[in-house]
Amino acid sequence: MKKGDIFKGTIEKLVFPNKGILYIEGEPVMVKHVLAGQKIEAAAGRKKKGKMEGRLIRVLEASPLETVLNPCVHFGVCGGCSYQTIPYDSQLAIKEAMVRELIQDSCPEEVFEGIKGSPLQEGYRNKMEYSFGDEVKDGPLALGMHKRGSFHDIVTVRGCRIADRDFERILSGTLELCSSEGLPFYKKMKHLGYLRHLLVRKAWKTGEILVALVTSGQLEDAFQAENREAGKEKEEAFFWRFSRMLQNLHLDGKLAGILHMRNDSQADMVKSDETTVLFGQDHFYEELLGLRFKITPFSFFQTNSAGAEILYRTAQEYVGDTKDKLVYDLYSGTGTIAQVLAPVSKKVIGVEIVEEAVEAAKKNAVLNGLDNCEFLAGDVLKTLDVIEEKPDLIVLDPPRDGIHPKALPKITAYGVEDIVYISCKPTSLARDLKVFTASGYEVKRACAVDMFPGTANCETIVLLQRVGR
Ligand SMILES: C[S@@+](CC[C@H](N)C(=O)[O-])C[C@H]1O[C@@H](n2cnc3c(N)ncnc32)[C@H](O)[C@@H]1O
Repeated sequence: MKKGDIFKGTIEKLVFPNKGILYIEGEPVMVKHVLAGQKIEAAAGRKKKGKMEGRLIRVLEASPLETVLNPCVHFGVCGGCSYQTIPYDSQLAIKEAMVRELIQDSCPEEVFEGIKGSPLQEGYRNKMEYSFGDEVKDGPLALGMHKRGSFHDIVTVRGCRIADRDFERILSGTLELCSSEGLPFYKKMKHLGYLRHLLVRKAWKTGEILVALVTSGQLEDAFQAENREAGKEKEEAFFWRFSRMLQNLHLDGKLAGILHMRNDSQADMVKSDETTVLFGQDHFYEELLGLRFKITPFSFFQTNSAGAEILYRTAQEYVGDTKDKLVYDLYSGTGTIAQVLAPVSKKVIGVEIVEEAVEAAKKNAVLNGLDNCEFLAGDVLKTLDVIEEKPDLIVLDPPRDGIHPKALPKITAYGVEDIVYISCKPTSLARDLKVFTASGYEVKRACAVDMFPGTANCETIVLLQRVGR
């Protein structure tokens, strides 16, 4: 088969996170955005790592697993979810099998404890980053998610199943206001335009909501003003209307803060060069496992709060008795795991690269009456060299790429008896586990926790113990 050839076949197996394999003349072909059992038509692409890649043209026949007939209206168009046509039990079975297979070289079959489901299967997301754009070139303003496989096109995700219901009200109100004011969206390739992102976060327990509208600083064009001063005046008036609009929405939750963030960097990510608080404050509070957490706009917090309680309870169980132990919480975010463990530990030291999150973690510890937590800002790779107190136990919760290869030997060199590794990407986990097992550790317990129903992702927790301890 050569590039461009059209072929048909049945997807035999899924590969994490969203590829399927089918066999054409005995040769495996990988195709994105498919499900096991689907009959598809695809076009042959080029070979990657010795495997032929195919581009999905269309699904000819649904998979026998696809028995949900009323998925989200944006399913298949929006790049967010890929499992919505599959009942939840089967979604869990698929994820469990994928994780089990990915880590099987390091995790014996009998040690893997299966998957725990999310308490909420819809409306579970407590954070959304919506992008401004258009659905088709020069179409009306859109606000939502990137279309599947598209760098430019945006689909306005009214009716999104996985976001909290208040998010839709905020999204619709913002889109209507920005459209009626004729504000242009920011075109990343040309670095032109104004509206960039809408960030919405909401606490599951307290109901507090934080909204941030992110724009460029290109005021004159956006507000058709003669000069920057005039543009600034019009911008202020616009943000007054924006803030009023949000305060007049009938939300189930309660607005904790409305922010305007200015971002003039060319990188297509939600960030702020300058933040103005338009209403309330620049943070909100969430409660998990009886503890209270201050969350700032960019600090990491698990996106499924109800699922996070299950994740952290499982971590607690794997960690075991920590009464006389000094615990390292590496990649600590706002210090959630550290604070869950602190009441039953001698001391916990958290290390986190985002300073804003470290500051929030310190405040959270005070808020929760914990005086045996210390939080250090810095890269785990470098910070491990400067911490004087050595750990008795280590908890790891790295970002999707896993642990830096040069940080791994520093972690294993402590020789602690137990390490608990929480991972949001099983392929990175599988890679890192091989290093741990080659360095004298063995997997004693492991399970997956589904924090992302409707999508192909899930968390995995592993308890590693030093061999012959
Ligand atoms: C998956 S989150 C875990 C956060 C926290 N444990 C929790 O459950 O909320 C990963 C965290 O690692 C941080 N991070 C990423 N790279 C890092 C590095 N090289 N050193 C320290 N922290 C890092 C991120 O900012 C993020 O807060």
